[in-house]
Amino acid sequence: MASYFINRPNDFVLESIEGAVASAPYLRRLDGFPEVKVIFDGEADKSKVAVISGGGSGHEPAHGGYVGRGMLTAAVAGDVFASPPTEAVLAAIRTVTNKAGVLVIIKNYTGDRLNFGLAVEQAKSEGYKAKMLVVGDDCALPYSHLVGRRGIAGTVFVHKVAGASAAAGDDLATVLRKARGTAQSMGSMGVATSVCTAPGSTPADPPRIGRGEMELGLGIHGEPGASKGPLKPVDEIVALVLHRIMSSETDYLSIQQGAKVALLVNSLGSVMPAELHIAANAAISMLQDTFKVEVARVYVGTFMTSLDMAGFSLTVLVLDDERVAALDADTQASAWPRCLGAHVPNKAPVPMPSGQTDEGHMSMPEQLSTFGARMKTALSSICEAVIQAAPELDALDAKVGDGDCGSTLRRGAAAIKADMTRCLPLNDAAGTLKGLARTLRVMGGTSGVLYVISLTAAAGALHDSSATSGNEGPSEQAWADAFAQALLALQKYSRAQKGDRTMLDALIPAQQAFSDAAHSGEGGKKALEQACKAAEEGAAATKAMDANAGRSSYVPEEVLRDVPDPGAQAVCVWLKAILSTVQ
Ligand SMILES: Nc1ncnc2c1ncn2[C@@H]1O[C@H](COP(=O)(O)OP(=O)(O)OP(=O)(O)O)[C@@H](O)[C@H]1O
Repeated sequence: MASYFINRPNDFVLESIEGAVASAPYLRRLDGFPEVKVIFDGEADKSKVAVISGGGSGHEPAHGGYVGRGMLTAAVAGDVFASPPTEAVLAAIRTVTNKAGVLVIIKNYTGDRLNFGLAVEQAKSEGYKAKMLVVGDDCALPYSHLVGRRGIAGTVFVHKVAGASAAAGDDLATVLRKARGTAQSMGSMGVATSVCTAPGSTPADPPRIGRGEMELGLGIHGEPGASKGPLKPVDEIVALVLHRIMSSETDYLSIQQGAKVALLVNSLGSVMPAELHIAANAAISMLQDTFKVEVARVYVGTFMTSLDMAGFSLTVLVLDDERVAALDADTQASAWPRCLGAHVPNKAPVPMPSGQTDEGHMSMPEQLSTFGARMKTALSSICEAVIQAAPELDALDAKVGDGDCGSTLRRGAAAIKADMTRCLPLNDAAGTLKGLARTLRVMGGTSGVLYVISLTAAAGALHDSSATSGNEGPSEQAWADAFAQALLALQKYSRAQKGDRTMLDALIPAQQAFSDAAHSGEGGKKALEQACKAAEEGAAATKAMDANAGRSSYVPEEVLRDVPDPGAQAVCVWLKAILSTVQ
């Protein structure tokens, strides 16, 4: 069965309507469950034309989310993907229709055409002034004169324009004219990587859309799409969809270069906001650069879904001044975005540091000293080792944290590789550490900032010691002192101690071993060997530790058991990489 947060499949629609109505003070529902499922605006202005929409459930926030001043006066819900019965539609019409009349907007599906159509005819015979508008905006399928185009997400634009017109006091004929003009000036198409599953049903096995596949041109009821193929990058998908919508051959959308359009990027259920924004970005560029139209309004979000379908649809609406005003008009409806959707130049320069800072200019030396060459070799070795170890570190972090420790470090390594040939003053030890701290600011994450803090402190310590930029570089003792200062800063800011299951459990014993060997005159290589050994023992010991810091502290003890801390493991990686370069 589909894994949904529900009680019983049969109560899916009713309980969700109850919750929706409870979330806005002006919303009411007709007391007719289970046959009559109608949400209406209990505070609607009775002098205005009423606007009603509806259809099967499973498309939330459509249609109840659009009820409110400035959009729909009522929404009639059927069961999941099933048209509501005529009686329910009629009940809605009788509830909200006054002298000014009612416009009933539906999407083009047989069941809706019949049930809503019959209700409108019945209402007329009861003396109501009623009109019906059928919306068909889907550009995926060739036009059929018998059934017409399917209605999908663009219908929300029609709700908005009709609702704004009614709220402005237009008569029924005018509301219908504006709504019909909108319906005839838009095209939509969807794409998905999964099919939706009705509550209480079992997903098909194998699924209709397999891993790495996509379907183009789906409806909003899980019906198969117009074509299926391998999943492509979103730029290519958007290009396919827009070419279909804007095609001059099919003439779905009558549009000229230079026209103003609104773009709607709609989640079909379970697509992340970030994915929708990537699609929006691609669609805006393509509409402007390829189709030479002005994207004047952009709406990105969840407007009309198909239960949990992992897909999105694009709608392009040709704008005129009347439509822009209607889209911009105020509405109470909870599912219409609060921001205007206006698309304007939107980049601002990153502010530069003001006044006195220590952000001095750094540059590569023209010629490397002995020390500079060793520094370059060591840094290259660290970068390669970290990049190679990143997947393994991510895998460890996935068990005990959020799975990005290796990726975070790899980002740092890539930045160092770039700066090594650009601006690191490699002959100067303190300058290089300071430069590395600056470079690693791009890393982000907890470990990123901790390395920046440590390197800054170490650079300060080396700067204070002599011979930071001599041909041979600092002595082992000076490095040992810098290492100690780095750890003090790290502990001060991270608040972690030895035994808390962090990178410190590798760093503290490593620093101790390095310092002991360096101060007893055993030489740099020996000191590094001792440091590596101590770090590895320290990292291994974290397998048995409870976590008191970082994300692991929220993970149950039994999950942590036998998994080393990824940050501590990473310390071993870069320490060994340095050792491998020391003669
Ligand atoms: N308070 C802390 N003190 C010292 N080290 C820490 C602390 N918190 C986390 N760490 C180290 O950081 C490592 C994880 O690094 P990572 O950059 O992935 O951090 P994160 O907590 O997942 O943060 P983000 O999600 O922001 O990246 C841990 O394995 C641990 O060694």
